Amino acid sequence: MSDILLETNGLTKEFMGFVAVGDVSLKIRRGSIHGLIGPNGAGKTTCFNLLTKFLPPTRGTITYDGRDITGMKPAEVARLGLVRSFQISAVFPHLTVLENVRMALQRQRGGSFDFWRSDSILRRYDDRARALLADVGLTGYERLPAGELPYGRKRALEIATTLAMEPQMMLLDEPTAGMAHEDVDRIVALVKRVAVGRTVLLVEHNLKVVAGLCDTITVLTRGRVLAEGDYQSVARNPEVIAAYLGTEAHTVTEGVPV
Ligand SMILES: Nc1ncnc2c1ncn2[C@@H]1O[C@H](COP(=O)(O)OP(=O)(O)OP(=O)(O)O)[C@@H](O)[C@H]1O
Repeated sequence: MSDILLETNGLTKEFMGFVAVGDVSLKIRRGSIHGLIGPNGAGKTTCFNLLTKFLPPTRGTITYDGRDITGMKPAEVARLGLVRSFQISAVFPHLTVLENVRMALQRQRGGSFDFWRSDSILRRYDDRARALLADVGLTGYERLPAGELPYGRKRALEIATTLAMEPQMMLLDEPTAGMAHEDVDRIVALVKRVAVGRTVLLVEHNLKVVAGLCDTITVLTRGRVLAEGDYQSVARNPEVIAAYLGTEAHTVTEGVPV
């Protein structure tokens, strides 16, 4: 079994000739937490959408667990265990927190739509749903309509519904975006917890969030890989500092130890 779970070779996405992602070759180790970071417009979201199969690449290949997935659809790669947060299970605001996770479990186990209405069948998933909610720190919120959850807790619920898919690898798109400071710390701790026994790729804007979380960080700028390594090495890389300073000075002063 290869040490590399997800690999891209020469991955490129052009929009009408504009290179949003150019010749990106990534190797993501099994069991690692890998961060994909970069300043505004670096190509992070485009790269994420290529990896999760929401966008077809212009050129290049993506290999997952030894299999070429370049031409596959999002649902196909999800079945292989490569799951994007919110890919399959959006949060339904009018359903309770528990019902949301139950539905995600029901879908994962291949339950037919006809059975969704049957309370007795859905209740079989209760124990597992409660365990997943405990994993993401949502015990006590089970009966609340998901729409009434505070923002940070909603992201935790989305992670619970993603876990219901039993992913081998999770792809998380800016899990802390728009959060208050205390929520950021909670989500960072949560990602660390759910990453045990899994592989995680995380797209992030801020170096500070990936600092204590990621084993390896790839820095993108203008669609290209600028640097790669652990936090200490990328944060001290003069080219990385210059790329961040060029766009957002506050990010670098928060994120880079000087
Ligand atoms: N559908 C599209 N059509 C044309 N250009 C696009 C499209 N999607 C992205 N781009 C361009 O590609 C570049 C990379 O965008 P992308 O959203 O991937 O960057 P990002 O690193 O995620 O930025 P941010 O941190 O601001 O979200 C940007 O210049 C963007 O304008």
